Amino acid sequence: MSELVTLKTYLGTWAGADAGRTAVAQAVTAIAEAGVGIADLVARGPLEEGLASIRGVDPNAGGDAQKELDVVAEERIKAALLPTPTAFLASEESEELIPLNPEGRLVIAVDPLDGSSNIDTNVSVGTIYSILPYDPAVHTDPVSAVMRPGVNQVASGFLAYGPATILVATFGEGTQVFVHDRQTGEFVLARTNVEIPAETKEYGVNQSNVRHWAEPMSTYIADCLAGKDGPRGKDFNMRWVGSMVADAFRIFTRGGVYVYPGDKRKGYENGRLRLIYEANPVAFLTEQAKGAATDGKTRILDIEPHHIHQRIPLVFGSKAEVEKIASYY
Ligand SMILES: O=P(O)(O)OC[C@H]1O[C@](O)(COP(=O)(O)O)[C@@H](O)[C@@H]1O
Ligand SMILES: [Mg+2]
Ligand SMILES: [Mg+2]
Repeated sequence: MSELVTLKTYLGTWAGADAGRTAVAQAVTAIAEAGVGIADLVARGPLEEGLASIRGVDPNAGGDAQKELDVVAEERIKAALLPTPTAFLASEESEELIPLNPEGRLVIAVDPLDGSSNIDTNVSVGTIYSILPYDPAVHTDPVSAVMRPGVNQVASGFLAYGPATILVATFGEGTQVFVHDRQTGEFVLARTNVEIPAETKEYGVNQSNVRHWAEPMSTYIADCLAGKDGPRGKDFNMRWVGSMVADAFRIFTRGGVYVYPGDKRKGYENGRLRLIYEANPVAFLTEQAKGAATDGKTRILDIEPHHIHQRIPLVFGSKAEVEKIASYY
């Protein structure tokens, strides 16, 4: 059995004596620890009554109804980040940036609870984070530290609260998979420098929206459905969990594509996923794993944001398949 590498060891080696990297390591350690607490809550299922209940009447910044666990998860992450060098937190569940540490040199964007429609169905949910540098001299308006193309991220990752509590993380040197060991309480490195297979025969999409899609997407999906006798010359499988972190982890494990296109429904013109704290972090992880991530045709990490909660059509996963989808546009 090779020497087990814990998240602590991995981060210590990566950060070394570099102050900026040490700040990132502290923030990721804090998020991972908060994630273990959220996983414990989720594991109590109905015993923790009300987690799936709609909290209050105001939808969140993205216009989605807020679930109790959305808000509890944000509170846990905020509390965990307070002692770290994080200046501001942008969260799906808060309209404005949340100020944390005035001396901080990082800004973090977070989807505290991803997969909210699955909270009471015992299906994996998760947390997604994106970390960018913050320099008060440059970012006189702190929002500008977050409102930058995703290529500016220094780290990103997601936790998936499933049968295992998984952390998929990149620090710009490949994408790593850690698993939380309930016996020791440590996150242990389980897969190093993950590579998403370039080709796939599996796609993920919410097919009930097919009548709302623009022609390129409906033609692409129709061609997949046509199977080996159709234009693709191969049969496809379909998987759609309803929690992006769960679909993403499957893709990091065996390849595939995740597709959430813009559609004709009001509010869904730019799809459902948010650029800053869902698409950007997953796009960074995907590219670090030799995959690709676009809005259908444009690289996600190059997209200039115009609003913290803006939605973006999202296609990510196996590189050749993402490129194939772009050829339909
Ligand atoms: O319910 P739909 O329309 O299929 O959308 C499912 C997608 O919406 C999301 O739940 C959006 O994320 P939130 O749950 O954080 O709002 C993704 O995790 C998931 O892939
Ligand atoms: Mg989400
Ligand atoms: Mg969410």
